Formats: sequence, structure tokens, C-alpha cells
Amino acid sequence: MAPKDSKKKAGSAKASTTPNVSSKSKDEGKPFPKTSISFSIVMAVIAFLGGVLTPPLRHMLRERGDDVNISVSSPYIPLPFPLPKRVPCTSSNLDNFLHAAPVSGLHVVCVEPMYLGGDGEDHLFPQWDDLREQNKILDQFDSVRLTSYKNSYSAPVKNVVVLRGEDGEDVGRRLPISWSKMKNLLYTELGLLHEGSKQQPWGLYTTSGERIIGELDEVTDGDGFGSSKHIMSSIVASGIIVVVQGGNWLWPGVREGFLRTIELATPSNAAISGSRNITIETLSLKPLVLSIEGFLSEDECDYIAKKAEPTLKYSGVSLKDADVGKAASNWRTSQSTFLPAQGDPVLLDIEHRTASLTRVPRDHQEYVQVLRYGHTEKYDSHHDYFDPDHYRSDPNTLNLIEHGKKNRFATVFWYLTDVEDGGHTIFPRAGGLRELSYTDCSSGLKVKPQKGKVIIFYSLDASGAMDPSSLHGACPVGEGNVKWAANKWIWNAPMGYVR
Ligand SMILES: O=C(O)CCC(=O)C(=O)O
Ligand SMILES: [Fe+2]
Repeated sequence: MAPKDSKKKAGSAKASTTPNVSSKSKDEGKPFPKTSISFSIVMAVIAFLGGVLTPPLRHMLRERGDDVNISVSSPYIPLPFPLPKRVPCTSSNLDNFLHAAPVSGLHVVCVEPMYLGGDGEDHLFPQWDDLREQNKILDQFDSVRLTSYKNSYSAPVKNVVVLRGEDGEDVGRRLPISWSKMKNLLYTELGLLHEGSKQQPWGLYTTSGERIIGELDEVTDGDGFGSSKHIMSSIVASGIIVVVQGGNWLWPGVREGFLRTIELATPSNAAISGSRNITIETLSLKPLVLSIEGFLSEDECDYIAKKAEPTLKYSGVSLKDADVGKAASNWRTSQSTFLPAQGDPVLLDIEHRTASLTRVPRDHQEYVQVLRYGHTEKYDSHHDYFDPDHYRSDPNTLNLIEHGKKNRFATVFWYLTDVEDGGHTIFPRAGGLRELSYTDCSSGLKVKPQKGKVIIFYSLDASGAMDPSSLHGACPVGEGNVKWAANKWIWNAPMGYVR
């Protein structure tokens, strides 16, 4: 069974010559022959904004669904938001994204801009750290060197290809590389699948989880936001890109115990109310389980439990075909309630923070489901996804999940209290183990409840497929203890709860 969903009620639920980057070249074959002045001005303005508007804010602006049209005192505003912060393709940067074993559907690609030299050869630009230099490079590159790490596998053999722009009318000149050409190459290099009846469209991201473009996103004409030029500039500016077959960003686990610090935007209604850094620890790679301490404040935890208390009821589960007619208490003896965030600044703030944490838009979230477990209460091991094969005689669930295309993608699980004895969340299949039974709490990864901590576990893998290893349960709570917790379920597509 999967835990019951509130939506159902609503009905549906490298260079051999070194170019002088700052010189104003006029000769053919030099890296910077002609510069489009208007594009450079715009890029300079954008570079400035790039320093002011940090990634989380951009993320948040998108999150908020606001029109990301930052007005600047320039007549040219072709790129309405700043280009990503560059993460150059060095081995230490790659170490934060590659894995010792393949991770299906999670691809990492190094993108290095190149130019056609006077010798008729392709040359890499030298490394840069100045945004002005970057703007010139973005205006001048006519080929890219791509190093692909399919399935983010740090295999000793890597795949390197050079993608060149078409020959231009002038001899020795090439046209800029189009996004469609780049996209075709990614299909072959990475073995990408097209969107289909069971497959969400893939997404292409910066290393901080900012979406650059998705399979079905429209490409606009001209040089502006969403144009081929803008997409290619963003890709090159990124340095390293991450392509996720399943469409939705997930934080690469890298290895057990890996620590990643990310910027978290905290605001909900204030445009610049600040950001803070948080650390994500990898608890397990398969299933992918991440832990973040202090995500929620003590006051928030207390507030949520208090708000939920009056409407708690003994929890239901979505019964699989084979279990129809059985009582939910066979598996789950806790109480629960869904809390809509509308009109509640505390819950709204956490929803925005959760979107920033996961880099999945807020409208993929369900309302939070708050849980209370008393002594002996528990929830046997289960999956949070809905396997269509188990709901063949339940048209409501099949509609909700669009027969398998749509599903719960991740759970951000909130611990609202410390629990001294028992109450662990158990992942009996972590590390390739096999569960002894759905009620066994002796083997597997056991996460101890800690007030304000959250864990993220992914029910779907990076390819978008259900991950059977995400099996998990709640161990019985010990005597004299009460466990308060909550499920924030995040779908692989918008849910339509939140505007
Ligand atoms: O309480 C826990 O630790 C896990 C609960 C859970 O998996 C659920 O409610 O779906
Ligand atoms: Fe669960």
C-alpha cells in the first residue's frame, strides 16, 4: 500500500594557442574577431545582476511564478535573468557529481567552449574567472568540447566529442552552435529517451539544480530569454551540466557520508528576504536518502504539531487490489492529518524552503501530512509511490497517476520531535540488503528522529522509474515517547494544489 493521498478526495489527483581574452582582435582566426556590441552590453548588465541575484533568488523567482523580467536601464533586454554561476570542469568539481557505480538516468557533461583558430584547428579558450571575459567568450565560441559521464559514472573511459557550428559564409568562420544541434548530440551521447506514456520529459540543469531547459520547453526566436543563444550561453556558462532523464532535479548522492553545502532561499512572500547555507548528508545511495539537520526551527515544529492536533485521525492507506477490505491498522497504527498551507505563513514558508531544498517547483508538492505515533505505534514497510500494477481495479488511483506516468517522486520527511526510544524510520533494503519482513526493525538503514531534521528520500530514481529499494517504514515508538513527524510528498509533475 502507499500512504493515502489527499488529492484523491479532490478528484484527481582544453588550448594549443593562448588567445588574449581582453584584446580587441580584428584579425581573422583570432578568438575574438567581431563582437556584437548590443549582446556584449546586455551580457555585462546581466553579469552585474548575476552578482546581485544569487541562484536561490532566481530559483525563487521562478518558484514564485513571477515574471522573471528584471528591468534594467538598457534598451536591450534579451536575457531577462542572469546566467548561471560557473562551475569549471575540474576533477575536484566533478567529484561532487560522479559516482563509483552507474546511476541510471543521471548524466554529467563538461561543456568547454572552443574557437576556430587561424591554423584551421579548434582551440579551447583559456580558463577565465572574470565575467567580462566570459561575456566575450559567450559571444565568440563556435564549437564546444563535450566530455560525457553517462549515468554519472566516473568510469576510467570517458566520452569526448567536439561539436562544431555550421560553416559560415566567410571562409574560416563558423555560425554559432544551435541548441537543437546540441540536443541531438545529447540524445546520442547519453542515450536519452523521449517523453512517453510512462516517461516524463527530461531536464537539463546547472550543478546547483537550476533548470536551463527541458525536453518539451519551447525555444523562443531571437537572442532573448529561452532562445537557442540564451540556452547555449547558459550551458557554456555553467561549465558542468547535469541531465536528468526523469525530468526532476535530484541531489547526486556521490557516496555514503558525502556532505554537500547548498544555498537555500528562505522567503515566501518577501522578494529578497535572504538565503542561508545548509548541508546535505548522503545517508544511502540506493535508495537515495539525504539528511538535513536544522531545516525546521524548534518553533516551527511545535507550531505544526499544535496546529495538526485537533484534526488527527487514525491514518488510512491506499489499499492495493490484493488488500481491499482489510483495515489500515494492519500496517499503520499512527494518526495523521493533512494541513493545507493557504493562509498560513509558517507552512507557506516551509513549502517555499522545501522547493528551494529539492529544486523541484512548489506546485509538485502535496499538502503536508502530519503524523503522531504513541507508544507501540508504527507503520510497516511500504513504498510511497503508487505502482500501477497494484491498483488495476482502482480507477481513481490509476487516473491520479496517469497509469504510471505521474507519481510521487520524493518524500521530504520532517521530524517534529526527538524520540529517545524507537520511532526510527527504517530502510530495510539500503546497501543492497533484503528485508526480513515488512515489520522487522533489526536490519537496514535506521534514521533516528531528531527535532527539526528532515530526510529526503527518492521514490523514483533519476531515470524516472519506481525504485523498489525505497521501501521504508516506521519502527514502533518506545514506552513514554511520542513521535511527531510529517510527510511532504513531491510529485514528478505539478499537482495543482498550489498556485
Ligand atoms: O514515520 C516514519 O518514520 C515514516 C512514515 C512513512 O513512511 C509514511 O507515513 O509514509
Ligand atoms: Fe512512507
